[in-house]
Amino acid sequence: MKLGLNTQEKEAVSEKTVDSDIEPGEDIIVQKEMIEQRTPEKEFMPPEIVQPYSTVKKNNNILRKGKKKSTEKTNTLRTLLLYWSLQYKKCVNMECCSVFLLVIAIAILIIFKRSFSYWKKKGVYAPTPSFPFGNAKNAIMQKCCIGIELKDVYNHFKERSLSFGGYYFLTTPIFIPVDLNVIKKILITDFNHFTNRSYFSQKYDPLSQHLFALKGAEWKIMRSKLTPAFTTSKNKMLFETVLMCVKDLIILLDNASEMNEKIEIKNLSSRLAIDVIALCVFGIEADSIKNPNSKIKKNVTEYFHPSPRNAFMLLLALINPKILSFFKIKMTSKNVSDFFMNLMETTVNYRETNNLIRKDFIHLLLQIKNNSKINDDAVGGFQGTDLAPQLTIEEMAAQCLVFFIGGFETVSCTITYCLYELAKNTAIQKKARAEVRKCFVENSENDQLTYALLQKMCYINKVVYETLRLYPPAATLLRECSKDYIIPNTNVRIEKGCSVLVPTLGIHRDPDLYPNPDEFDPERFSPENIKNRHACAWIPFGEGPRNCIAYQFGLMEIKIVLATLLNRYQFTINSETQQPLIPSSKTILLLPSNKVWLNFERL
Ligand code: HEM
Repeated sequence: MKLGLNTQEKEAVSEKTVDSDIEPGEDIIVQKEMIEQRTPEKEFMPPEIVQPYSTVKKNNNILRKGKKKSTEKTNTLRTLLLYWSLQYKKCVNMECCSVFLLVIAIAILIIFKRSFSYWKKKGVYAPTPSFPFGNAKNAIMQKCCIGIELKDVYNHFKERSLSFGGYYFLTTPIFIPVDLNVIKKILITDFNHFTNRSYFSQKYDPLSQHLFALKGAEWKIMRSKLTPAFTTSKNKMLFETVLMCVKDLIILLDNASEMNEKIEIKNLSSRLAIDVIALCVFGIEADSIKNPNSKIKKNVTEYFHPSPRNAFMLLLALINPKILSFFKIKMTSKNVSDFFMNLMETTVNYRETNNLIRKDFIHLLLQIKNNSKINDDAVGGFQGTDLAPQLTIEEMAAQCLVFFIGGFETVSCTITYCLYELAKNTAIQKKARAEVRKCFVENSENDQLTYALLQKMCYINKVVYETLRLYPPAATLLRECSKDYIIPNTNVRIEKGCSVLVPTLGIHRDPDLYPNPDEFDPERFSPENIKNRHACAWIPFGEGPRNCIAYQFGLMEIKIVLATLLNRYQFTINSETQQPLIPSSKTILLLPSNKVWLNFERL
């Protein structure tokens, strides 16, 4: 059916159309100019807006498809009336909308203004926040890693001779202690006020229910169940397992040295860390040193190298997890979650069916699950009593995931920075090698590294401690106030629920604690120097009852790699490494953003 064509057609058609019904599927053509000429409100939206049914624009005409049998009189006047009424309604709606948006904007401004006065009302100094990021613009916009950001805040407070100060992450107020005595109170002495971390943990996301995130009594129970898995004797048990992974590393480096090839150590050490954790936790050979694209590496990397959106989620999970819980957002993607759950189910079923005993964490978790006694010297069985299981499969999977979270990038980034600093400071490298070789000569019959031998390498210890001072992978510690707390000798009350961030990197680079703080000097960790420093002046593994549960295991792993490499190779910085190393602004941990190329020469 056509409307408004040429005059003759129009007359012919109008007679026919005025009283006729529109058949389903019949095309209606309305000439655009015709409506525009007759429309007084030309300045309004173009007439195509009149769309009672689906409308298709073709050349200069509007095609409308009749969808149902209509008795509507489709004359031009009605079309114009309809057009006018729609525009009017739209106008009114727009006005309403504008008022509504204005009210919302004013409400948001009031909320932000009130939130940003939180610290002032408490008499606590805070740097001036800006809308909408608070003080965390650089961290949220991923211009700077949160650890570096807080180091600047630490310096800012110290310049003002403050013991602590306030900070805003968006509208969330955060308490930042600077004085080491206040930090000691929070982490150790008054720990019962700061038992939790303000980290995301929700029942609807079972893999988020891990030791790092659990709160209150749930954390306490889980920590006491897992502690027996991290004793010195368990470390001894895992020593050989770590050594097995290092053997693959040696094969690769021997080849590179022979071929005069440079090695990107950041990538290589993360592959090593994955192999170690996979073997020590799940008892599976990830083989990512041999195969950089192994399945387990893919899943772990997916968890740790998220998109900018996911990196922001991780920041929220750390600092403002309530937002994630409110929108019921899961921290673990479905792929990663399915992968870990399947891995756990298959491993547990296989071991229980075949009564398989292995020297790894899953074995210890199976013992805990089945109420079997954890023997301190040997691995022991896991067929326990008839009591109810102490751990569900989901809980076991969550704990294994946190061993990956805790033990992957922390270890690999410490190895990277340590080898980089040794390559840069050749005298220190020489001294470290001399100690390793001396220990081998004096104590080992077959050039084999043993647990006892490792304990004798004191200088290596100092080198690792200094690396962790200069580059603490977790550059910030997290706590949440679990019951109101008054800072001693002040009137300042930290309220229940308030987040606390301890600026580890700021402390570690404080010239009052470490003169020439940017210099790599292992002698800072001589027994005398340690004795003269505050207990909280070195906290790369945290401090107090909620410190890193696996710090001895982490240290052992790093020292095994270091002693092995020092004994076998001399390493230098390849000219392709861009110096100085810049920490990545896209991650929560203090990871180098540059590639770190080293040359390894076989000795
Ligand atoms: C260089 C190596 C490592 C560093 C620097 C490191 C650092 C840390 C830090 C700073 C914390 C928080 C402590 C606090 O808030 O006071 C932590 C907690 C934790 N780490 Fe480590 N870590 C390392 C290796 C490992 C390894 C190898 C594992 C597991 C196999 C692990 C598992 C954990 C767990 C489960 C927690 C949570 C403890 C709890 O909340 O009770 N870490 N780690």
